[in-house]
Amino acid sequence: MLKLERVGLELGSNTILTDVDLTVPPGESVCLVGPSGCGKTSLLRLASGALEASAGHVVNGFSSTTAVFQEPRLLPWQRMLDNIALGLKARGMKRRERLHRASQLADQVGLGDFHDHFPHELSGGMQQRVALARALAVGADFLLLDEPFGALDVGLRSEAQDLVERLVVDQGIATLMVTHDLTEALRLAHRIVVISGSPGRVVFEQAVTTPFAQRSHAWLYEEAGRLLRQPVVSESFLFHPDSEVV
Ligand SMILES: Nc1ncnc2c1ncn2[C@@H]1O[C@H](COP(=O)(O)OP(=O)(O)OP(=O)(O)O)[C@@H](O)[C@H]1O
Repeated sequence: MLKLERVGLELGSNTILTDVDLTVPPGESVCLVGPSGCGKTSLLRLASGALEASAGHVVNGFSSTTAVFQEPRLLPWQRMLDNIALGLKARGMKRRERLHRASQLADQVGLGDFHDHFPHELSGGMQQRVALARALAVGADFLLLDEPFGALDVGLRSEAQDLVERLVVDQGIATLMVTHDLTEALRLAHRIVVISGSPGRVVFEQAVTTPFAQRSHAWLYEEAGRLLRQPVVSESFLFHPDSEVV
């Protein structure tokens, strides 16, 4: 479980976050939404341990936390399978064993036919799936996702969302994901948390109880509209030029 209690963050002379309470239990998918600059990425960095809280407590009790970013950050000179196996190499696993594990994961993310491709020979969506497989290779039970599909076009984005849904639903991997897209959050979250203000704080939180299989496009847009009728949510999105919903 990840637990943030009354967390504040100061960077230089800026107060970025204040009084943030947030919990991600095992197996739960939490989506963070909110306007640009409100501190969502900083919150992920607190969760990963890359930043230290200036106030309050951050306790990450997951056994293995890994992060996937908007750009897949693959090594361009390594083939697909070696990119997936990167973390296993760092852990000292023998080449044959790690390539075997990487090929299982490549199958799992639908890239079984692309073992020897270099990143530039893969589409953006495929590269993002390699990044997810690389995160899974190290046995992560907690994934931090920072707008992982922001750079993908609609079709690839939907494919990548399917994959995350499978990781959450079938494998019970807990996720904390930043997205600007309320419909994406509604599709993938057990709980949506809206961060807003300067310094950023949690202004709204809602469980999403509809089963994943029943979250149709019509449902997503209806729910997004319903959420946006809450003033605190619409205010958070009004200032965001990239929002696909407003
Ligand atoms: N190292 C730093 N020193 C000082 N201020 C910083 C530092 N890193 C980030 N900030 C500031 O912290 C604030 C929050 O940044 P952060 O990237 O966490 O926001 P965000 O909500 O993820 O934004 P976006 O949605 O645009 O990615 C911003 O105003 C940013 O300028």
